[in-house]
Amino acid sequence: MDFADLQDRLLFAVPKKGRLNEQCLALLSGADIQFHRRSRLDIALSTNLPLALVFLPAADIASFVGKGNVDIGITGQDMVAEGGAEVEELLQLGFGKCNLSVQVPIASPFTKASELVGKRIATSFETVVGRYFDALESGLDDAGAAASLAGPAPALTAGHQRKTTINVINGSVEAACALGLADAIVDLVESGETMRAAKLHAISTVLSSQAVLICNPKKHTSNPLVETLKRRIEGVIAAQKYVLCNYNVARSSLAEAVKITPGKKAPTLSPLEDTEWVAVQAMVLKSQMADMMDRLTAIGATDILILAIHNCRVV
Ligand SMILES: Nc1ncnc2c1ncn2[C@@H]1O[C@H](COP(=O)(O)OP(=O)(O)OP(=O)(O)O)[C@@H](O)[C@H]1O
Ligand SMILES: O=P(O)(O)OC[C@H]1O[C@H](OP(=O)(O)OP(=O)(O)O)[C@H](O)[C@@H]1O
Ligand SMILES: [Mg+2]
Repeated sequence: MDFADLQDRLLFAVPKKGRLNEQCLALLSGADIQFHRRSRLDIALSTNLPLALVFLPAADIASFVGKGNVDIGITGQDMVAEGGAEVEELLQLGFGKCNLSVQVPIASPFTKASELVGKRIATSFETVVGRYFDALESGLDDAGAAASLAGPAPALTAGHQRKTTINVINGSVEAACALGLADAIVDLVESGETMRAAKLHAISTVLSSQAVLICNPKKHTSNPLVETLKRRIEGVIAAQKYVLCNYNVARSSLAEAVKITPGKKAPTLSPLEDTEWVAVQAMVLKSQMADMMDRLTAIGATDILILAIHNCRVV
């Protein structure tokens, strides 16, 4: 493969390994983005769409998209914040959910991040944590410092010398306090297992993150394939979230049934041979499926069927 093969193709970056890789590949498959990746190659041409997949470390994707080296990509919101690149967030993908948290040894006296000003912090998130502690040093409380990260990086007050020491570590950050390298760490927490195993506890949340589809702002308007991909991926995500519910209910209970399964716009009703009864079909959230079936049963609905949705386009 050479440069000419990539001409006229949209470049789509996906994490080459790690936490987000598997779910990204499942999304690509669900969106019918077909490709053949040759062994050891980090670029794969799609065989059915004018795009090329570029497999990159999750940490590099936001800055590559921001600079325009690739056009769109999937990475974590934490990486977007850390990369500091100007990218457009097209879609939240609902996986890779975690918090970037300030953690201290369970036995330590600290209860708020603001008490750590002037202390030593270990993290892999140099930029975000630097901005967070600058905000704390400017007098904001923990929540205010976290909220300040949502906006653009403020110009530092002239002469501001950060009092807090930020030690940048690229892995096993959770060991830093036990090793005497830091008074606190700022690292990702999902289940909390890593934190608890290291005898740490979280005292503040710097930011919450999930995987996102991001785009170079110029490419969104200039290439219609971006919008197509966004819709396809949106459809795959919605299909994972919803199921299709079918049941029969007496017409006398229909109003109650419709309250239980209102559907996206409205449920579809089909007449039955027995005119006292009607068949109902509606999309429902998978997470509410069991409760909804209990409630339908309680009002006398019968033949309740739940069907998986493989793909969909809904608004
Ligand atoms: N425990 C977790 N639970 C959920 N999402 C996570 C978790 N850890 C990381 N992530 C998300 O996945 C992204 C990539 O993390 P990942 O661990 O794959 O990369 P990395 O730490 O840079 O590399 P590696 O762990 O392979 O050295 C993170 O930026 C974050 O958005
Ligand atoms: O709350 P938990 O469910 O335990 O998840 C949090 C851990 O997950 C990530 O580590 P990862 O496994 O990616 O290893 P890494 O430290 O090498 O990045 C993160 O850096 C935390 O250490
Ligand atoms: Mg990791």
